[in-house]
Amino acid sequence: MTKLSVNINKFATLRNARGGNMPDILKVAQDCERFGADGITVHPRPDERHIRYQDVIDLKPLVTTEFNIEGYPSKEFMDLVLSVKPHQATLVPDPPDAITSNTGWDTIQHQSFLREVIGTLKAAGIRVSIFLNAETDKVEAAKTAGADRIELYTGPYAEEFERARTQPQNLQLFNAYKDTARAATATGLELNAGHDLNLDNLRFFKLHIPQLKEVSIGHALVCDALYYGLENTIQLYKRQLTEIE
Ligand SMILES: CC(=O)[C@@H](O)[C@H](O)COP(=O)(O)O
Ligand SMILES: NCC(=O)COP(=O)(O)O
Repeated sequence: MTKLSVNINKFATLRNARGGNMPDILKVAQDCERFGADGITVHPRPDERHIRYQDVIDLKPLVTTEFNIEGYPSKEFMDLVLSVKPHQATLVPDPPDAITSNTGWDTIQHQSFLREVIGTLKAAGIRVSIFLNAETDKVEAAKTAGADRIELYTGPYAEEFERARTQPQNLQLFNAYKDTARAATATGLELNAGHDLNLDNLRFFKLHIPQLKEVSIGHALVCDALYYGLENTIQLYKRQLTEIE
């Protein structure tokens, strides 16, 4: 089974626009779970423009499914994650001013840094996933750095899927995703995926990479919820994953 972890960042963007507590992020997370989400993902950024550090602390006792915290492993991020102890931390190489995540780790260049932060998180009993481009040559170094999983950065896949909409089977780039997924599995790494996944491109991805453990989806899912409602939307996404299992 591939889990659907709902990234609730964009609900916090809406809340922050007015400075009050609408929508209530804690209720949103609980409702996502009630509507079928298998996990809750948050990606606090240094400027706290959406999820705030305090939200992460407040969410911890309420999340009953899998709690996944994503972000760059700065000292502040590490302190937060180590105090909250989520089920999973996903490390992303975002600079502080990034608009959104736009690349995976160079696991070879940052090997010693990754080894240190992953070791610290794993010693605290937290599963560690690291954000990776579809590059087979980065997989072995992800494993030697100590990661349990990789999260395939699906932004380029989503772009190519959009371009090749009429003939998705011709997706050239997709071979790199399949190869990277295969290499990860052969190395003993489990597989997550995320970024710009949506109701159009999710099914094809899952169909060809069936060993996916989890997808984390936020931006498109929140946009779809404006039209279809949150409960329907979560069910629509889950159907993309389960109908082909
Ligand atoms: C790692 C990843 O792809 C997501 O966490 C994504 O970056 C969401 O972050 P934003 O909501 O800030 O775009
Ligand atoms: N890890 C990816 C994630 O949490 C959500 O990314 P997006 O769906 O907001 O692009």
